[in-house]
Amino acid sequence: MEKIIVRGGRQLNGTVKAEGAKNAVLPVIAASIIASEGKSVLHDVPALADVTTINQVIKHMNADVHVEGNTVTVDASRQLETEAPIEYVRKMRASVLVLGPLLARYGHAKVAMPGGCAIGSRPIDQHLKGFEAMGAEVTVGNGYVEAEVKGRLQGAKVYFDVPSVGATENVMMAAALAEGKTVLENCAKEPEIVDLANYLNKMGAHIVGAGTETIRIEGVEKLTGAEHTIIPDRIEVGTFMVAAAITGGNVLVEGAMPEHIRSVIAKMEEMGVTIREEEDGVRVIGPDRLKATDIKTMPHPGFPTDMQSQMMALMLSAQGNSVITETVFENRFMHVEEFRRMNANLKIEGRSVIVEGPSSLQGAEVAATDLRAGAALVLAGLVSEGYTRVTELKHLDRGYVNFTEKLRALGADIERVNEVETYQEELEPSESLSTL
Ligand SMILES: CC(=O)N[C@H]1[C@@H](OP(=O)(O)OP(=O)(O)OC[C@H]2O[C@@H](n3ccc(=O)[nH]c3=O)[C@H](O)[C@@H]2O)O[C@H](CO)[C@@H](O)[C@@H]1O
Ligand SMILES: C=C(OP(=O)(O)O)C(=O)O
Repeated sequence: MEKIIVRGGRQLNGTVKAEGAKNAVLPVIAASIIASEGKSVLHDVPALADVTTINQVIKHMNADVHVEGNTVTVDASRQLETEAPIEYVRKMRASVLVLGPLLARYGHAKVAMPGGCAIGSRPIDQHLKGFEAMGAEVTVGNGYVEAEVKGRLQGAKVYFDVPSVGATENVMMAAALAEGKTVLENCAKEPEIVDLANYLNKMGAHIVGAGTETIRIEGVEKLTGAEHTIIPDRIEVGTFMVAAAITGGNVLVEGAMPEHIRSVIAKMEEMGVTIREEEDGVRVIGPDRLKATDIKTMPHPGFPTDMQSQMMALMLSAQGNSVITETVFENRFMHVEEFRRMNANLKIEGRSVIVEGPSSLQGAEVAATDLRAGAALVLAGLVSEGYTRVTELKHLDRGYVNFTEKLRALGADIERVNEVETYQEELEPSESLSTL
């Protein structure tokens, strides 16, 4: 079984470079199939498992995809299939983002219905509500969602009940090729939505207002491939910021865009971390003693849920009690049980966790319950006594490129190994591993 083994006690120093953002590149690659002419050339594409999955999805549909280093070229000008089967959607929920582009271009799309996952039930009703408002007929059955429209989608006014990132992206892509004007209200405002709108506009779309709660789209008849560079990954950036802060180190996260992570910067500063915005990134200098603070996850520009578990690791090293309230996903505290195995003092109270700091963390065998939890357990391992072994790395690989190597280059005592199970482990599987 593959594991990351980390031994605590090293301070991290040096420079680490941010990759392109997972949550920007997935919708951009999904959007690339909307182009009926020309190629898209995408730069700074991170070599993630999720990128391989979305590439497989569009290849399965007959798009031509070439990967060379961090550049991906997509030619979707051939006739495409309009179905994405369960094997891809099961691996990665973001596969549903092909619905909007296919429906707009072909008037038909069929995608396996994504189920819930480790962090919550994650419905797609707001995506479907948007397509229906534009004239599509949507049916859900036999594990699939199918959307169809006779002729073109029609521009419409859509009010999202919740500011969903995926729904805003899916409906915005569909509206780009609809007939007439679409106004989307109560949109999500994440930087990745702005990146997607910029790419679509380069393809010939007319979208204004992305990054605010109202997006206006004037539909066009055709979109063509375009060249685009993916924005840096603000969650990977935040993860390395915590790595520097938790070890009392001094790390420059190169390529970080501070305007994308204001809430993370503000909270870390409250905890006593020094953060300097430099020309080529963000420098993080950890204090001798971290102070406790409280966070509440919210849609952007609020504190990102994707940084919640990493902040929990940081708070475990702070002086005093901190409170984390999760408002975005109803079940994103699976990592609490794993942290407890490392001697962390954590109490769940409804949608909040009380983090009692400082906990004297001890190395243990723990399992990544989702991709951010995997990173957070490694972060806790950086300051734990002895060895921490993190398993279930398939989650981590969805969202982090060379995580172990990058931490080691900063001075961490860490390696990734394929460890043969011992007889003892086979006889007595740990509680967390046996329940996965
Ligand atoms: C690939 C990608 O970009 N993933 C990100 C995206 O996921 P994703 O786009 O799936 O997340 P959403 O913004 O849609 O979800 C936010 C909330 O809205 C709810 N909801 C969503 C859609 C819907 O139709 N109905 C509904 O009720 C969800 O259950 C959740 O409670 O945003 C999340 C919230 O910032 C991040 O954690 C994910 O990393
Ligand atoms: C929850 C996440 O991603 P996804 O929506 O792709 O599962 C994440 O990136 O933390």
